[in-house]
Amino acid sequence: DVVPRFGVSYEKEEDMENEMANVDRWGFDAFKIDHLTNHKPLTAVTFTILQERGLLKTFQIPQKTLIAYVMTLEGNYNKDVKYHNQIHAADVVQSTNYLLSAPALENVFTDIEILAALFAAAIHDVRHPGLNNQFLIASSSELAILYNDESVLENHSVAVAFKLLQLENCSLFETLTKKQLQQLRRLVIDMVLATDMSKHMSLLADLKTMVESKKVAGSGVLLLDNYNDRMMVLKNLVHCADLGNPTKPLDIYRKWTERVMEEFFLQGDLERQKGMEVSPMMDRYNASVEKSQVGFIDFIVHPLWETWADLVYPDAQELLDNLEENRDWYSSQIRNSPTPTSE
Ligand SMILES: COc1ccc(-c2ccn(C[C@@H](O)CN3CCOCC3)n2)cc1OC1CCCC1
Repeated sequence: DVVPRFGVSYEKEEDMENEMANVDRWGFDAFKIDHLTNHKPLTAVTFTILQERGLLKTFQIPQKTLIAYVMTLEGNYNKDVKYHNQIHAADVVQSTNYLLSAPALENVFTDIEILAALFAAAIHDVRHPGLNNQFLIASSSELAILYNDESVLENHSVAVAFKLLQLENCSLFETLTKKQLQQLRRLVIDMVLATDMSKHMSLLADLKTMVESKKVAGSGVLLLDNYNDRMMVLKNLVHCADLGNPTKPLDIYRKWTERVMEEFFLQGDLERQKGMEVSPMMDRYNASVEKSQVGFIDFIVHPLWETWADLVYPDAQELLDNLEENRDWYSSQIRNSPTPTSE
């Protein structure tokens, strides 16, 4: 039976084709696809990218099994959560795919590693409650008890995603060999757990070490000759995609900022209600959205992306330029303190 071109049904054929034509570009607008597909951007993006990469053929995955699985996965993202929802997941899949396509990484990763990275991106925030690990731990939530306060949400997302594979007609990986599935599962667990911000500094330190000792083949392609190096680059790649908002075109970045602040403020409201200490940047009565973004970029996003850009030089230059321009824009928006200009 024939499946729809992008895996999901949509009204406006032309608009959908125009927007999905950008699926391989950094300016891709996941918000538009969310609107055009009636909140199924993750299915549309994942189906289109796996199809385009020929991964369904390579692993003999039936189209309808992929659609059934990703639709179910997407249904397990919480549409009422403003940031950590199906649109963010679609954005991270699309960004992961773009980063995997860097010329410096051409023919570096195997099909199973690519499939694992895209799958990890698709599942990485599933069932996110719109509350962070610190809150779940501080409130002794069921999840924190279950995962002993260790990467609580990250562990939960992986467990939920692999549980969904057991559902009727959702056995996405049944055509993989036992060995392939073991390898994929190991890769996916490691990549999703590495999206935990508490691992950020050590992950970045490893990436910096790699860049300093970077081995490049004559063709300019990265030489990753052992499993640990390949794993470390893949973890950083998905982590970069997850923290990619500030490197996007400003209008798209600003929409993500709006959503993450809405989600953070709701957590702050809950903390205030419960008599807990209100987390930094989550107090709607004491927040500077612009200052927070400048700090986020200066301390987290820019150090990471600058290192990534070194690794794949010059493939991420435009993204790094966007980031620096966006940082200056937010800095200029900080009330009562103009940016000291270098000129
Ligand atoms: C556009 O702005 C942001 C965009 C993204 C983020 C952000 C924070 C953590 N992450 C990554 C986790 O969500 C990783 N998840 C956790 C749950 O488990 C799975 C993996 N992302 C924060 C942003 O702004 C904050 C508000 C002011 C400064 C910081």
